[in-house]
Amino acid sequence: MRVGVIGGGAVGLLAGAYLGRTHDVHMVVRNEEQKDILCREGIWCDAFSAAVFVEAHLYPRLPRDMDVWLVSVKQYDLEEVLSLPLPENGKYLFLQNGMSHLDQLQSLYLDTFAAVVEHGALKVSFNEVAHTGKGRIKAAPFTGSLPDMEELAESLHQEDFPFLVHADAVGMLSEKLVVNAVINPLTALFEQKNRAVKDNPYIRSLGYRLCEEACRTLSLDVQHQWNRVLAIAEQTGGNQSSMWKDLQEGRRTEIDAISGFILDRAREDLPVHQFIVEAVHAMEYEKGVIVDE
Ligand SMILES: NC(=O)C1=CN([C@@H]2O[C@H](COP(=O)(O)OP(=O)(O)OC[C@H]3O[C@@H](n4cnc5c(N)ncnc54)[C@H](OP(=O)(O)O)[C@@H]3O)[C@@H](O)[C@H]2O)C=CC1
Ligand SMILES: CC(C)(CO)C(=O)C(=O)O
Repeated sequence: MRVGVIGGGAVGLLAGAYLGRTHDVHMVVRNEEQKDILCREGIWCDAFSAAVFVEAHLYPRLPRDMDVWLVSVKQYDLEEVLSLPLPENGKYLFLQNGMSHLDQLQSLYLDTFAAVVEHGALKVSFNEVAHTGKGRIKAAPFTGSLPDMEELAESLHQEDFPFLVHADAVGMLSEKLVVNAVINPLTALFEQKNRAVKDNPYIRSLGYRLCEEACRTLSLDVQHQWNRVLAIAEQTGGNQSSMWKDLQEGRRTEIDAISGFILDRAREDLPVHQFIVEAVHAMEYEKGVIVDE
C-alpha cells in the first residue's frame, strides 16, 4: 500500500519505520533538513538493525494517490493540516491523544478513522526513533465505515506492530482520555514517572479525584476506569509521560485537548481539572512556551 505519514515526530517515525518494511511509505515533514536526511538515510529505529527506506516530502507538498494517511501531528497542529485541500481519495487515520479533534473531523469531506496509540515512542533525531514501549494501535471508524476500517487494519497489521479494530471511536478515545487526563498532568507537574500515580498516596488521591470528575463528565464507570488508570500507571511505570517530556523539552503540551476537552464538556464545575489546566499552563508559561493571552 501507499502510506502517507504527516508529521515526522516520535509516532510518525515509529509508524514509518515499521510500515516502511512492507509498504511504500511517504513521510511529510515541515523541516527541509529532516526531509533530506529521511530521503538520504531512511529511518533508524532501535528495534531494527538496518535503516528503513522511505520517501519524504516537505509540507505542504503532499504526495498523490496514498491509500491511507496516518496523521501524527500534535492536537494543536491539526487545524493547520486540516486547512489544506487534502486529497479525497484515501483514508485518514488520526493518531492523536485527546478528543478535541473529533469536532474538526466531523465537518471534513474525508473518510476519517481515529486511533489510540499504545506504543511508547521517542524521537531521537530527525531520522532516529526509539521504541520505548511495545503496544498496539487500536483504530475505529469515525466518519469512515467499519468494513473500510477492518480492511485497512488488515493491510497495516504486522505481528510486531499490531493494529486492532474497535467499533466505537468515541468510547475508545474516552477511555484513553481518562488515562491521559489523570496520568499526564500529574506526572508533568510533579516531575514523576507514571508509577507515582499508583505509588505516591498524595498523587494517587489527586488522580482519583481527576478520574472521578472525568468519568462523571464522560458518563463512564469510575471504579472500572480507575482500575484501568492504575493498571496503566503500573505497566508504563518507568515511563515519562508525554506531557512531562513536552514540558521538560520546552514544548507546548496537549493539556487543552485532554483536560480542557473534559472541562468544555462538563455540565458542572470540575475544580480539580480547573486547577490542573491552569497549573500546566503556568508551567508552559514559565518555560516560555506560551505567552500571556
Ligand atoms: N510519543 C508517544 O509515545 C505517543 C504519542 N501519542 C500521540 O501522538 C501524537 C503525536 O505525538 P508525537 O509523535 O509524540 O509528537 P511529536 O511532537 O514528536 O511529533 C509531532 C510532529 O508533527 C510535526 N508537525 C507539526 N505540524 C506539521 C505540519 N504542518 N506538517 C508536517 N509536520 C508537522 C512536528 O514537526 P516539528 O518537529 O517540525 O515540530 C513533529 O515532528 C500526539 O497527539 C500524542 O499525544 C500517543 C501515544 C504515544
Ligand atoms: C499512557 C501514557 C500515560 C503513557 O505514558 C501516555 O499515553 C502518555 O504519556 O501520553
